[in-house]
Amino acid sequence: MPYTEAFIYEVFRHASYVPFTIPHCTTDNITLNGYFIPKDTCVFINQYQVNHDIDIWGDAEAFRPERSLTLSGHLNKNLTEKVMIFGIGVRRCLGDSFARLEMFVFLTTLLHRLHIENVPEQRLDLSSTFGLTMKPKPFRIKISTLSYDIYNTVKLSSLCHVTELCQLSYFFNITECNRIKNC
Ligand code: HEM
Repeated sequence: MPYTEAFIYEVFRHASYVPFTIPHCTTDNITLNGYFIPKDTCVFINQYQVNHDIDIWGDAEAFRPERSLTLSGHLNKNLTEKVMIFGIGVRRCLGDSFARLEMFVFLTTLLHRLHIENVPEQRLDLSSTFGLTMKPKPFRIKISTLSYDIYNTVKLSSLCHVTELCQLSYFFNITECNRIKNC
């Protein structure tokens, strides 16, 4: 579970798929960190830069979820709170918690049921196509369903979690969840 959370944080950070916040406008003259910003100036945050600041992340270009785990395997919240993808301040994203929950449920539901792998001889490229949102370059993957035996093992080892997923999966209309509705 901490690794899954660390993985999602690393996706937020590395992909920075919302590279800039929505443009806002200053309502007064203000001085910020020694910089004077006049009233009526358009301002927004370069989230991509925050998430790739080598002073914070070191090897910022590497996709390494482990960076957000402590030696004992817990989430290093002092570090993950520095990942910026939902903006900051009073105009921060209203759907922050909902989006995080949705991503967690979506990802774990897929991983519970599917085996996902690279296709032979394809070199994966983590660089993005720039735009209002950052998009992945085209790629192919091979997806197969987990065998029923493996699936049962997963189910037994995480009953509580599966139950939560089951309830939430109805919300997201994942009909495959019918098979686990008695959990
Ligand atoms: C991973 C998914 C999402 C990301 C990365 C994201 C990111 C952002 C960002 C960067 C902003 C601009 C913040 C700023 O200007 O400082 C924003 C604003 C906003 N987001 Fe999201 N968002 C996501 C999902 C959602 C969802 C699911 C909802 C609604 C259920 C939502 C509702 C809003 C609203 C209403 C605003 C405007 C807030 C305001 O101007 O006061 N977002 N979002």
